[in-house]
Amino acid sequence: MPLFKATLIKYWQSASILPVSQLEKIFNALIDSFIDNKVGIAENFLNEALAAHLKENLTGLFHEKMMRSAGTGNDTLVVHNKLVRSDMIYWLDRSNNNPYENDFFDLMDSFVSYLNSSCYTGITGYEFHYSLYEKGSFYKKHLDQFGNNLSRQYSMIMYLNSDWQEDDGGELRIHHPDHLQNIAPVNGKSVFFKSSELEHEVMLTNRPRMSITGWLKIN
Ligand SMILES: O=C(O)CCC(=O)C(=O)O
Ligand SMILES: [Fe+2]
Repeated sequence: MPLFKATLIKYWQSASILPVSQLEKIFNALIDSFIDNKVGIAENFLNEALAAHLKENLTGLFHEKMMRSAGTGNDTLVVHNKLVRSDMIYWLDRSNNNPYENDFFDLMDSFVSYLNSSCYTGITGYEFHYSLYEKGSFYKKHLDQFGNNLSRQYSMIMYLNSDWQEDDGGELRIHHPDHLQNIAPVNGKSVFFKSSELEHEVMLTNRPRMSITGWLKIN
């Protein structure tokens, strides 16, 4: 059995959520829209149950004061600059032994296997953090790949916000060479783009805005 099928089935069994063909459909939606538009979008990449549990994790971390204000730059040069970004983050890790976080990682393992086998992307790792943008927060225009660290290949964001309204703001704004694209941070939606290519920003949000943000990497 090809590796990606095996991991797809593992996710299906562990999360008891979607049959393999459904999962492939969602992965294909993300990859096909990425190929067509440079920005992949898949609605319901996270199913409602998983999104709700991850959101519960995030709000729990916030109330336990575990979330830290995010920096800009890489590990050796972290500049905490509230004028650039004002979100708070917490890194996901299998060693946290959280069942829903592990379901999320199983899903990402399936996606990476599928991406590597269908697009020869050669991804060897990833990193993801929870993000909370409190009311009034934003992240100014930036690129996700740092000058001295080329390991981040693809940026990927999953949103955890039910009932997002236009007035809530907080869109992800992608700066294409010839136009702007605004994407609402709607529950379960995933966005996927090349980290070195597309500048983007998070517009000021009028209500708490939650997500999981990460990068698929090569070493
Ligand atoms: O949350 C988003 O929509 C984008 C976040 C982002 O650009 C980042 O964390 O680098
Ligand atoms: Fe970014």
